[in-house]
Amino acid sequence: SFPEQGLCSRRRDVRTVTPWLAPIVWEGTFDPFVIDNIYKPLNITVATTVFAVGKYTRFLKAFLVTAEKHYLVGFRVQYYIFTDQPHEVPKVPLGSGRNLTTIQVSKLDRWQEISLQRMGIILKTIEEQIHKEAQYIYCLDVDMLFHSRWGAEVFGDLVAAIHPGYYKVSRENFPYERRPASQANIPLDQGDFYYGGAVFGGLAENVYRLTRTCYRNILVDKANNIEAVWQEESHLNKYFIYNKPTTLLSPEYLWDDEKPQPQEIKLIRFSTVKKNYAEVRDN
Ligand SMILES: CC(=O)N[C@H]1[C@@H](OP(=O)(O)OP(=O)(O)OC[C@H]2O[C@@H](n3ccc(=O)[nH]c3=O)[C@H](O)[C@@H]2O)O[C@H](CO)[C@H](O)[C@@H]1O
Ligand SMILES: [Mn+2]
Repeated sequence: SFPEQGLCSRRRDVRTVTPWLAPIVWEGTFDPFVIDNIYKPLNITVATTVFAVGKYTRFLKAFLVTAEKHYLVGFRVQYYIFTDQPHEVPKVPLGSGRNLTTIQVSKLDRWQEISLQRMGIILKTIEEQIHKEAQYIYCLDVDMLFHSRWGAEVFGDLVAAIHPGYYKVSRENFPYERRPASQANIPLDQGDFYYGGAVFGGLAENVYRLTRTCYRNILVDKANNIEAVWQEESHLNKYFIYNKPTTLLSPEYLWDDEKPQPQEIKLIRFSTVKKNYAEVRDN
């Protein structure tokens, strides 16, 4: 049965479409049953990359336990856990059609390097295996918990999440990389949104192109001895200026527990756990 169209609550308190007509997904803008009925029959497999290097292995258990409750429930999900300590990957019971692969990566000294190298490793893994087994891929931070539905409404060709700290901020105040010497630089009069590095995804072939471009630019920066102000997040934001995301996730999909919950955030779906940076990072 189709829901009462006229009664569907439309959000007037937030922007729900971009200037290039991509939806911005907020609670109240979609019907979960309608969306599920579109995607469930398609037999989609979703690759999900998660890095847990050094002390960040401690976040894996709660991440996976809550993902099994809320993350693309009812879909085939293939988790890829990248870690320097495979024995620290917890054995969390997974729903049917859901699997986990652990891939060993080396430990880098600086957290900035760990964060940056994700682009190169995701690129290689899409090339070597993900393209054969999954149509969609989502790349997520590990220091996060799912709190409510993170469902098929996130499917899109190229998907970005609006950073919870900047959705009410005007573009000249976005923390984009501004130094012309970096490949990630964005002039003051450009940019649409400030996207978070903790969530991006879409069709595997699109994320392949995204990681290839970002990784190349990261290598150019490295050769020029410059590191973008927010590492791969800066390069991601640059990419999305020229390759507009086709679906934007509202900050419901990338929240931060340090923030009070404002009126327009009807539910928090995925949120950064409070962490002691000095304790979990080596530098
Ligand atoms: C909400 C959001 O958009 N967060 C972004 C932000 O800060 P964050 O403070 O969220 O960065 P972070 O410390 O969570 O690091 C990003 C991710 O890298 C991995 N990791 C990092 C360090 C480490 O020692 N071991 C390890 O495994 C882990 O998966 C972690 O979730 O800026 C980072 C880059 O500067 C990334 O763009 C993050 O995605
Ligand atoms: Mn994080």
